Amino acid sequence: MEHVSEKRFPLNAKDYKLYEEVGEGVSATVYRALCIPLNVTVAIKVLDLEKCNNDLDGIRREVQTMSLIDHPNVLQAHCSFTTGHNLWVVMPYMSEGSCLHIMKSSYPEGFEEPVIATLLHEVLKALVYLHGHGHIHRDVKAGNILIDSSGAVKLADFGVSACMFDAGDRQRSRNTFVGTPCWMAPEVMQQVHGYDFKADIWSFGITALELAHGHAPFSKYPPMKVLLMTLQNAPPGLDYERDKRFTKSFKDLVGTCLVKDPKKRPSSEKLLKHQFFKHARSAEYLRGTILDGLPPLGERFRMLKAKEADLLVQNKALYEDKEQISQKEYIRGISAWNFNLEDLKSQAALIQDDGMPNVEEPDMGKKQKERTEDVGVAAEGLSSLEANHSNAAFTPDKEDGFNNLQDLESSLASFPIKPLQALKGCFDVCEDDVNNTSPRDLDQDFGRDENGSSGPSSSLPQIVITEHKKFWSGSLLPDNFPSSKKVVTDGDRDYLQTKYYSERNHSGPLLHRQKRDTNNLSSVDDPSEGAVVQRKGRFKVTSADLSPKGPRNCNFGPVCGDSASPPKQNFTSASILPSLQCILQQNSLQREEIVKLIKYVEQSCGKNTESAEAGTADLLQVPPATTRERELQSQVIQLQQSIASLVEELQRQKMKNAQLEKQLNSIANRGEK
Ligand SMILES: Nc1ncnc2c1ncn2[C@@H]1O[C@H](COP(=O)(O)OP(=O)(O)OP(=O)(O)O)[C@@H](O)[C@H]1O
Repeated sequence: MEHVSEKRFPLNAKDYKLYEEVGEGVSATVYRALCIPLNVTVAIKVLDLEKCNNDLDGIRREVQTMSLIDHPNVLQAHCSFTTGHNLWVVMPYMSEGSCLHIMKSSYPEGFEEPVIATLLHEVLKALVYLHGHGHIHRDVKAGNILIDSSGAVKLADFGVSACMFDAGDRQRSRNTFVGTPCWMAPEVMQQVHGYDFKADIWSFGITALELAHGHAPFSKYPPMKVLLMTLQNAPPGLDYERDKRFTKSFKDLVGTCLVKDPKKRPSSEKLLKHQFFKHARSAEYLRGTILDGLPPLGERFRMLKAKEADLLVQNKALYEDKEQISQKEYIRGISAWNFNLEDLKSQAALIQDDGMPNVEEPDMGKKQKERTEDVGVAAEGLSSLEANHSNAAFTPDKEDGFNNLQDLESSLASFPIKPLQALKGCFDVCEDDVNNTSPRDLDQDFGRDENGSSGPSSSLPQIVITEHKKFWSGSLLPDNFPSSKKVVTDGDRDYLQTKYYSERNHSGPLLHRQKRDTNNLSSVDDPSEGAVVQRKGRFKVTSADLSPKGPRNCNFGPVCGDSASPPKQNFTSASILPSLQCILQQNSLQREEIVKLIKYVEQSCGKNTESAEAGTADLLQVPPATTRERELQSQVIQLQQSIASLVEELQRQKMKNAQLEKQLNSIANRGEK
């Protein structure tokens, strides 16, 4: 597999000298390097093939495709080759690094508008070129906008990464589900009708927000929440009040791109004519503004890594109880066009959603309006979602615009699993998103392209659907591991509950939420647990507890509820009886245990037999409830009787002994005389 550019870059690792690390993605590490024979500084992206699909033919094809790409705004690889189990992609060295790195080190609040216009203009030219040649980039984000020392801007990461991780391994390459699909278009998330190059336009809009604020919208949230926010909420945008520093044309541009219906998004070509790009300036301008005084890339990268490590430690301490969700992933952003639904569900099942402040979307009225008005692909998915809520008095969370975890499953129900696996992903590091923007003004004219697609139909991707694999990135506990924590949801809150899992099903807590119906409490809970037959405060008794096999599933698990307001169900004798039986069964077992304990204490402490007997007798006065208890009770009685006869025998022997001693004494006395 190789692509040799005009400069004939060598295809042997020994011809390159690797210097410092200048970047790190999910799938690769990027080094500054020297091409020794040509004496040219390059960047080498090292990808571990063992963590990839190993579809070398696919990679070869993709690299060949890359070799045909020739545009000043698209970063073209010099060559690529394998060495050991690594793929090396040799690229021009973009000495100023990515826009994301520049923002992280020097512009945490984002860039000024002329800078943004200049950057986006260059990126858009790259997209026009790619779309015109039938390619979808699929990974547009600030982390992939690279700048060199002259201020030239290039869109990177087209090709190799995408093809290498198409089947879904990318996100797991570090043994965890990672990141947040912040840049992902709703239709990509849903995969109902596929997607096309308009998905890049959505990512472009998100990138515009990223450059404006220093981070992508929702980047602090876990993937599941981002998915739901993207699907259910109005698209994020620049707020006309809060983002006063930006012009109307910038807000228009963002609004134009971030329309849920891909057909209503403009093509890249059309977007290029947007008046916002009249503000775009030259490479020189970038050099004199954002690049001026920046420390060398390697140094910046080291500092960022150290900062990230610090954040990770802090977050770990803060969220220790969130099991194995890597908090690193909370502060990462990912365009991740590649999802494993099971991963998402297992992650989501561990999310405690309280206290997550809203970002981007404070106005629910607008959100609902947008949701119903924007009837694109995303809305189609949502219709089923909302249908699920039609009986459930759907009341969106004031903060997030969705009803937290109980909505997750219904939302995911509209996600076909396999196509989601066919997409690719990538990472960025983002910081806290609190104090963010609010939705764009929906009354604005965003210059939507009502004519829909004008791009090449050949750009539609061949979605590779691979066999659905199960990966468990959540809990690493083995099957049937006792005391694993489970989230039980009731209302808007989740509680971690200790439960003996008979089956390792991380998505379990979510599955039953789909069937939620607040008018019928018996349908609220996991069918595997049985219907809830009783609630008392935060506790519930389910009919599964009443299994003839005994109280294995007997579960007085905490549920959330307003203890002040009684449950709205009519108890029937049929529903109360099983729960009483369950309590009785539990009671019997407890009695058995107590009897055993008394005996144990009796033996080990040499406790007064009488008092023990009295205690046991007291216990035995209680009528036995089960056959087993009766058996045990009769055993205890038998034991007591044998103890009593032994005691009697002992006393008899003692008396005999005393008499014999007496006789011996008298004989001895007589002998003395
Ligand atoms: N040619 C290059 N010159 C200089 N720095 C680069 C070059 N290519 C990549 N980098 C730096 O390395 C980082 C990681 O790049 P890479 O493409 O592996 O990851 P990514 O796109 O950010 O993430 P992912 O692997 O998830 O796609 C980039 O964000 C960038 O800062």
